[in-house]
Amino acid sequence: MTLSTPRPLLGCIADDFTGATDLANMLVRGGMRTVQSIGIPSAEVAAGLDADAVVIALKSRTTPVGEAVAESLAALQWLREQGCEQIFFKYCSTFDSTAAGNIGQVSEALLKALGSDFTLACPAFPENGRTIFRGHLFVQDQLLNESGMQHHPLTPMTDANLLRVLQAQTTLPVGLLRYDSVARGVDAVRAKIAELRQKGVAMAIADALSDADLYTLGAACADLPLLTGGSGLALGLPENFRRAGKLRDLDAASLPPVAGGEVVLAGSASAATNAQVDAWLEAERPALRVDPLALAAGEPVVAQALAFVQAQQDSVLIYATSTPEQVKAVQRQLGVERAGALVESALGEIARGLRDQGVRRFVVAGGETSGAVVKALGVRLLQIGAQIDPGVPATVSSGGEPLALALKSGNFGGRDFFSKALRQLAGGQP
Ligand SMILES: Nc1ncnc2c1ncn2[C@@H]1O[C@H](COP(=O)(O)OP(=O)(O)OP(=O)(O)O)[C@@H](O)[C@H]1O
Ligand SMILES: O=C(O)[C@@H](O)C(=O)CO
Repeated sequence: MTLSTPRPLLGCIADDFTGATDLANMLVRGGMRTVQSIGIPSAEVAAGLDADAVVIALKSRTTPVGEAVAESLAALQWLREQGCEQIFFKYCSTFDSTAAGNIGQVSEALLKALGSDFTLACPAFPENGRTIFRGHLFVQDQLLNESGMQHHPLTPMTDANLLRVLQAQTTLPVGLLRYDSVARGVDAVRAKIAELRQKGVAMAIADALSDADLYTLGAACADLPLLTGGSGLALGLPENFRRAGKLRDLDAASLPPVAGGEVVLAGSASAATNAQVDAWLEAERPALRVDPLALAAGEPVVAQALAFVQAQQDSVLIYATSTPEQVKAVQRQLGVERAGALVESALGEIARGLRDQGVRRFVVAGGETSGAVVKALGVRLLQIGAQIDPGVPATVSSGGEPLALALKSGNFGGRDFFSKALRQLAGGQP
């Protein structure tokens, strides 16, 4: 069936940049043509939209609650004006939030604005090891609060009981959609939701151990105006629209080819990114380390990086990635914020300089880093393509000269991710 209207069906609000890309990847996998907008799209961008799903990437994970709520409500209004039938609020699969919020408050504000009395909260992402049982979040084999996330610099997660964490962030009653119901299928989930609603529960943490559970939840929630969670909860949503005859028959993942030079920029210091940098160095491919102390001393690090890339035959990795101990040592000297800002701004400037030198394909590691690079490149809208690794798709920018970008959350991607992503952005198979 071919439908002519490109009106978006699903409107999504993501609380960070690479989280938005992760969700968009899931929707494209399900056959929905998806674009990601950096902030609320301009009227010009809105006029040219051709998408089944729109993901608006905000930076509301760690901003003050009031700001996060206001930005999310503005995004909601824009999505409703485009005619979206269902809204998805995407947050991290490790439920990243500060002691103050913002997952609960934003969910509550969205529910009220939509005139709805119930939503699910489900950060499960089994493909990346995040599962929920009896309301407790596991990362691989560890409870959330023993997984390393208890040491996160901005959003330390010290409690794996999501009912407690969420209830501390909202005045609305929080309940549990237990695994017993999820395992019994769509009808059992619907019946349980009706029961929870009757008891006055407004947000239910949903247990989920596998993709099959997430498909069940997705199918059972086709009629809810708002869903909240990680990208996993979106697995089953495209099928709801397909079943209703609303999805167009097209290759949702097709992207235009992008010719030009290529580079990898890594500003994440996560364990996964450290392993990916090690793999690149072990393969003896050209790489240059950006030293935050050299940046602080005013050394011409950006110019050196641009000259280094120009002198190489092979593709280059520019990285600030260091071990947690090295990062802490730098942060002690410069302060956490200044160290991060120096590195982000340098990688952004390097990206812009490389674009002027003919680089058109960028692999970027780290959420904050991706935000800084995309901003420096002036990118406002991304068309989402095929998955490279779970949670990370290839993308191409819309408006202006097209750039191919792979934007990786710090913790995502296999050890060979950088080479794999470069191959896929160049039009090859991953
Ligand atoms: N060597 C370093 N010393 C100090 N700070 C660094 C260093 N390398 C990177 N940083 C900073 O650490 C932060 C890493 O955040 P970023 O969001 O990019 O990665 P991440 O936290 O691993 O990814 P995600 O948010 O997707 O999980 C950035 O602000 C970056 O500039
Ligand atoms: O859900 C996840 O884990 C990611 O999309 C993310 O949001 C990381 O910051």
